[in-house]
Parts: sequence; structure tokens; C-alpha cells
Amino acid sequence: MLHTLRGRLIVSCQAYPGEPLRDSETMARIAQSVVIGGAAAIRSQGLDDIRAIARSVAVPQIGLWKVGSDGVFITPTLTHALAVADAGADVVAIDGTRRERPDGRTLEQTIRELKQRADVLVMADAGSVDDGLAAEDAGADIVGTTLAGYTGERPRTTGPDLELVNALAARLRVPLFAEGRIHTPTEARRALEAGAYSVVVGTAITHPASITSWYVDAIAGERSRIADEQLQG
Ligand SMILES: CC(=O)N[C@H](C=O)[C@@H](O)[C@H](O)[C@H](O)COP(=O)(O)O
Repeated sequence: MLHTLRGRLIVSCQAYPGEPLRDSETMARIAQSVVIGGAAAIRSQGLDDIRAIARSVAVPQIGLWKVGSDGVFITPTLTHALAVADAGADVVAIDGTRRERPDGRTLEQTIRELKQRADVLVMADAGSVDDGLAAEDAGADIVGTTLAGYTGERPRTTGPDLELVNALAARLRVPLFAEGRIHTPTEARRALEAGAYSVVVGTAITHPASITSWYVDAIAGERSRIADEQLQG
């Protein structure tokens, strides 16, 4: 399955608690739309969304379960990972950092037990070069740059952390997925040029509130200039 993702775009379809699009059937429709556009796989969050998307599209699905938004929050324990696999994910994305995990298992134990009990690949969401290398040693099938800028080890760059993509791509044997703050098609291409196996884009495709705010911010200066002109005139 992994070879079908080489050089391709994966789209993360997520809506956050309390948002208008936070509904599994809506996420499944967004997943269908991005597949029409050429997405080779979907990344999705939460058991209900994973189930709804598995029913709606034929492409592979990377599933995760977010618990909170601090510390180890992406599929933090083996129990969460098994539930994600059970819901229909082909790849289970888990926290792939070197931080202590809430169930006391190491990353290596988590990956080993998950793969013993479910027929899935494991994507380790890393935040640094050392995370990525350790995750590969721990048995991850895929390393993602997902957590770069969110763990304190790397700066939160405005766009993707291409320096990290470069550094990890040069050293990993397993595929590297570039993920996190890829906001334009050019940035997606640059991530592949830097050595990523695939690129994962979320917000810039599937989060209309964020995309709209980028436009609003970009025209804010002009808006106040026009308002000043009107006042003076
Ligand atoms: C750090 C974290 O919680 N990342 C999450 C992981 O699944 C999602 O919130 C992101 O949307 C996803 O990684 C894609 O990235 P971006 O939305 O920047 O294209």
C-alpha cells in the first residue's frame, strides 16, 4: 500500500470540537471531495470520523485519536491505537516523540504490541530529528514531521519545517511524510524536493475558517487605508 503514496498528496480532514463542520458525515463528504481532486489518502481524527470515511472513500486512511491538545495527545496509548485500527484505519498515526507516554509503555513497546494485534502500518508523528530516528529504531513504518514546532524542540516556522524534512530524509530508511503548516502547492512541492516521500496537507485544504482568516488578514491593511480615505474625503 505504501508505494501508492509515493510522491503523492495526502489530505488531513479534521474539524475541531465546537466548530460548524464538526460532524462525521461532513468529514466524509470533505474526504470524498479531496479524493475527486486527487488525494491519494486521507488522514482523519476520531473513531466516528474514521468509520464514516472508511465507508465513503476507497483510498487508504491514516487514522488517529487526539486526546486533549497538550503533551502527548496524538493517539497517546496502545488502547487508543488499537481502537483506531479497529475503526478501520490502514495506518495508525501515533505520538512518535521521545516523551513519556501516559500508559507507561515505550514507543517501541507500543508499536510492537499494536502490530502484533492489528494488521496496520504505524506512522510516528515526530517533532525533531532525534524523534524521527528513534521512531524508526522503535519500528515505525513511516515517520511524519507532524509535531515539528509543537514540542519545544523545533521552532514553529511560518510554513513547513523544510530544514527538518531535509535532515530526516537524508538519514531515515523508512518513508518520511512531510506534515505541518504546508499552506501552498509550492510548499508541498518543496517538501517533496527536500526528500519527503509524501506530503500531508490539512488546514490549507480542509479548514475554511483558517483559510478565510488568511485572506482577511492579508487585506486588512488595504481595508484600513480605504476607510481612512473615506474619512478624509
Ligand atoms: C500538531 C497537530 O495537532 N497536528 C494535527 C495532526 O493530525 C492536525 O491538527 C493538523 O491539521 C495536521 O497535522 C496537518 O497539518 P496542517 O493543518 O498544518 O496542514
